[in-house]
Amino acid sequence: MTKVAVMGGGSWGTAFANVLADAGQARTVLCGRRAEIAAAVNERHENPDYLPGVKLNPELSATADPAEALDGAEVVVVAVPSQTLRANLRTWAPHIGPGAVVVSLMKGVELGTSLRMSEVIAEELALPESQVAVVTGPNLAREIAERQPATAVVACPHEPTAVRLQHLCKSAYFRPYSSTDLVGAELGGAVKNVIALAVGVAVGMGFGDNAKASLITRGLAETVRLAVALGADEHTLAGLAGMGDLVATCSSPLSRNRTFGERLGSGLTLEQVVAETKQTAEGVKSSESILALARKHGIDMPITEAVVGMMHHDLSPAEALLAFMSRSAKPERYGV
Ligand SMILES: NC(=O)C1=CN([C@@H]2O[C@H](COP(=O)(O)OP(=O)(O)OC[C@H]3O[C@@H](n4cnc5c(N)ncnc54)[C@H](OP(=O)(O)O)[C@@H]3O)[C@@H](O)[C@H]2O)C=CC1
Ligand SMILES: O=C(CO)COP(=O)(O)O
Repeated sequence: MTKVAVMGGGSWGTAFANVLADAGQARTVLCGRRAEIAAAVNERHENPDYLPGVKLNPELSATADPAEALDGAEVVVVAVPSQTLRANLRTWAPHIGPGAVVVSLMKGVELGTSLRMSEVIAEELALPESQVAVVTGPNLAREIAERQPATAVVACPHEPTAVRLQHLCKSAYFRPYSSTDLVGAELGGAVKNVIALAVGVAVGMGFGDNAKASLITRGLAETVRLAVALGADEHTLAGLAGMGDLVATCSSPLSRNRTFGERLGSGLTLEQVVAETKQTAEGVKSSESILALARKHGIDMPITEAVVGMMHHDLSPAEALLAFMSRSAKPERYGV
């Protein structure tokens, strides 16, 4: 049986490891940083810190030792905060087998380099494109851990790899579609976190569904502009990795990014919101690397720009709203 190591024992690493265990096509080992989480998964089939009350598949085992998790793993799934990926890969690299396929569950862009997670993986581990893939889509971890139905996209430029991974994670409640558009799949996932921050701010300011729908739709338009400029197929962004994830994240009180924005919009200071946020809200940091990428390619991303202003340059939600609403009148365009 294929061995899969899932590196990162937070909400999504745990929930996705449980999907793999429920799918029953692989022997799955979850690797968290803390021994007490691994012990709780092994002994009580629970991750009390991230998914309290959820019963995990008893076949799912866990360890806090990366060497043990990675030993013999043919597939390595990674779910750590994006900005920590490179440092983690450097410590894990000696234990990752040369033929292993490495799969990113992460939805961020690296600060400083503006590289997507699959690019960081390929660079650090010197892997060919057939061995690097992503799983993305409307996948709020808590719902999937509760075995509520969901769909996803498994993307790899080498289609047989995408299809192989698709079969490993397909279960009664999790339906993955395959794709060869890695760029579109990854950028859809990363940019939607930035748009969810903006939607959260609007909700926190007391605005209703018109404002939300406007941000989601114009957010998708700027995502498409960036993704297409970087080589994505614009249809990918109309699918689960783009519109699907954007709608789920921007609508859900479970989203950490939306919640972060909502707290800021309701009048808390950035410092207060950061102090209250225990889990990873990727859009806060990735907004900067996404804007850098957009500027490098001459792409206009006004919502992302407003989010960067609020997250990093003391722009108030009221000022961000004014800047957005007073932009010059334009014809509506979706994409390029
Ligand atoms: N949660 C969700 O619904 C979804 C999340 N994602 C993406 O998955 C990725 C992981 O997010 P998620 O699981 O939600 O995050 P969480 O905040 O729930 O968990 C983060 C995990 O990473 C660990 N961690 C934190 N810092 C480091 C570090 N420096 N080195 C190694 N491990 C570290 C934490 O360990 P410890 O507990 O010891 O701090 C914890 O296990 C993100 O990119 C996110 O965008 C994608 C789809 C859905
Ligand atoms: O990516 C997600 C859903 O697909 C989770 O969103 P948050 O990281 O905002 O919680």
